[in-house]
Amino acid sequence: MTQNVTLIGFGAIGRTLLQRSAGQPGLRITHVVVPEAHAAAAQANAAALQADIAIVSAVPHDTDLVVECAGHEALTEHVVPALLRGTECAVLSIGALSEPGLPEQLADAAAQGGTQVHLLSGAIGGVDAIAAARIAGLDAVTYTGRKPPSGWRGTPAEALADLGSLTEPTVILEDTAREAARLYPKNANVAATISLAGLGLDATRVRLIADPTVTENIHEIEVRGAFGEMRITMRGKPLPDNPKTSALTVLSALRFLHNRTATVTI
Ligand SMILES: NC(=O)C1=CN([C@@H]2O[C@H](COP(=O)(O)OP(=O)(O)OC[C@H]3O[C@@H](n4cnc5c(N)ncnc54)[C@H](OP(=O)(O)O)[C@@H]3O)[C@@H](O)[C@H]2O)C=CC1
Ligand SMILES: O=C([O-])CC(=O)C(=O)O
Repeated sequence: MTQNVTLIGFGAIGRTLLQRSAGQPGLRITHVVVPEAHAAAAQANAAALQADIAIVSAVPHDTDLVVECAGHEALTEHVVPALLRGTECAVLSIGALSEPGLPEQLADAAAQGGTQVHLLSGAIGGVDAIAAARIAGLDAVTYTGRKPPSGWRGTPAEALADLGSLTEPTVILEDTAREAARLYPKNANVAATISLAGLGLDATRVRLIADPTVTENIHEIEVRGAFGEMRITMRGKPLPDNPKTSALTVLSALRFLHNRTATVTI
């Protein structure tokens, strides 16, 4: 039976996900949740993509699965109520879990609804290895996020550096994953993901760098523990519509959707 999927958010990720999931067997994106003020623009975008979807302001009660790709606020506004009703949800705005109490609220809502909330791996790889390694104990997890100056526009980095005239890599934050996710909600979701898989938001060290010498979003992860050591560098190409967001983020959601109906999952 075909599963009906609702997207929350119709920005760079939502639009690309809608396009790339077309024709996927067993699944159909039927609804997209946008703020009321965006409804007309979203209708126009859907028409331009020739997509047969309904633009709505809340998750419909009869949807089978929700994929959030909107922003931190969407978790309290839409994901928690959907979970409470028993609708399974997958989330990309994982930095939202840096808000004290929200992880517990999500877990309680999923338990009450008898369902699950999935934290997607998004722009990075290695989340599976970190979460597995944690079982035997971790000693240190560090994350460095490096993006071109355009990826830091509209963030507190603008008050720290003249992004338009940077000539060398400039550290804009050196702190915990919790602080990174709070200050950079559109740039530090992977910092939150790594920390939630590993040592937690307060014990994971994060460095964020505006780097005029790079064109990709570069994520470096280092993990040490009883299992051994792990080092990963991701050089993610940004989505054309949003330099903050790596294209792999969309692919991680597609993988999740594919695994929902595949007979062999990987
Ligand atoms: N886990 C990961 O690796 C990554 C996670 N992300 C997360 O995904 C989010 C979306 O990324 P992207 O598509 O590139 O961003 P965009 O800014 O291109 O699109 C997000 C869209 O969602 C809208 N929106 C904001 N709040 C809500 C809400 N409560 N309900 C419905 N729609 C809402 C935004 O509206 P408006 O413009 O008015 O705010 C915007 O149109 C990011 O904000 C980030 O939280 C992104 C990259 C990587
Ligand atoms: O897409 C990326 O490269 C990472 C990102 O924005 C985030 O962590 O929020």
